[in-house]
Amino acid sequence: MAEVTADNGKGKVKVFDSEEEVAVGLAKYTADISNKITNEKSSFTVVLSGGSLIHSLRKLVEAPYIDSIEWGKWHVFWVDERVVPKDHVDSNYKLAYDGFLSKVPIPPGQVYAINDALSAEGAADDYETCLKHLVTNGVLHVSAKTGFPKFDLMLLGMGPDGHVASLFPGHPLVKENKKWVTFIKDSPKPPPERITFTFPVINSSAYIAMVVVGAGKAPVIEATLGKSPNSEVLPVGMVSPEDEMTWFFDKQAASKI
Ligand SMILES: O=C(O)[C@H](O)[C@@H](O)[C@H](O)[C@H](O)COP(=O)(O)O
Repeated sequence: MAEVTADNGKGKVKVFDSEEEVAVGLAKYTADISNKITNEKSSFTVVLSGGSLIHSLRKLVEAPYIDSIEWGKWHVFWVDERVVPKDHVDSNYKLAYDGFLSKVPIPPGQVYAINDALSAEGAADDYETCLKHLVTNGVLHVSAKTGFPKFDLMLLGMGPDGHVASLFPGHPLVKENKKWVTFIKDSPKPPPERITFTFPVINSSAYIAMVVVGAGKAPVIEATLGKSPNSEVLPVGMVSPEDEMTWFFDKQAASKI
């Protein structure tokens, strides 16, 4: 496997020959962090995005990880969710359930889906309240540095415009600095109504893996990590977790850096 790892000051950068190799590397990375955290604590809090990331998690449900990971300690969250019913084709919950969660023995009570009976605003408030309960009962910890929840691991993707979660370039939500979870009704990527974690929550997490594949995303990666980064900082360029950032690229996505 041709994997090149470098540190460019914005985190570890792993470049693989193909998306298939990215999936292999991502499974090993996720399993290693899971083992580290589950050896130390009774819960491992993992945040998923939607999009192509879920397909890239496919190796995690295979040997050896399916048997070696302590799935019973996993607690699963979404960095963003579309305000649609959970069985809707646009639902990030459905995407993750069909491609990942239905294949691993995580207790269903530890999978925190959006309340799909509520409005966007109501669902965002409800999700934030759920997170606060989990802080109270010790499943989720709070960052000593920021006071925002500190998730153990976020597995994220990036859109071709440089958005992460439902935080889009130039949108005022990018600057939200009080709420943990907020909502958007004019998302440029359909569907328009979504809820999303805010940057203070994203950046309070311990580990973040940013998984980016395909030539279509190379210009944004160049603008963010290249030798002369753009002066306009895109949302993806604002991602900066407390402990460790790791970028996973295939050759195409990394072709301009
Ligand atoms: O729209 C969503 O629901 C997302 O959670 C979003 O943030 C996603 O991760 C990126 O858009 C990348 O998606 P792709 O990898 O499919 O481009």
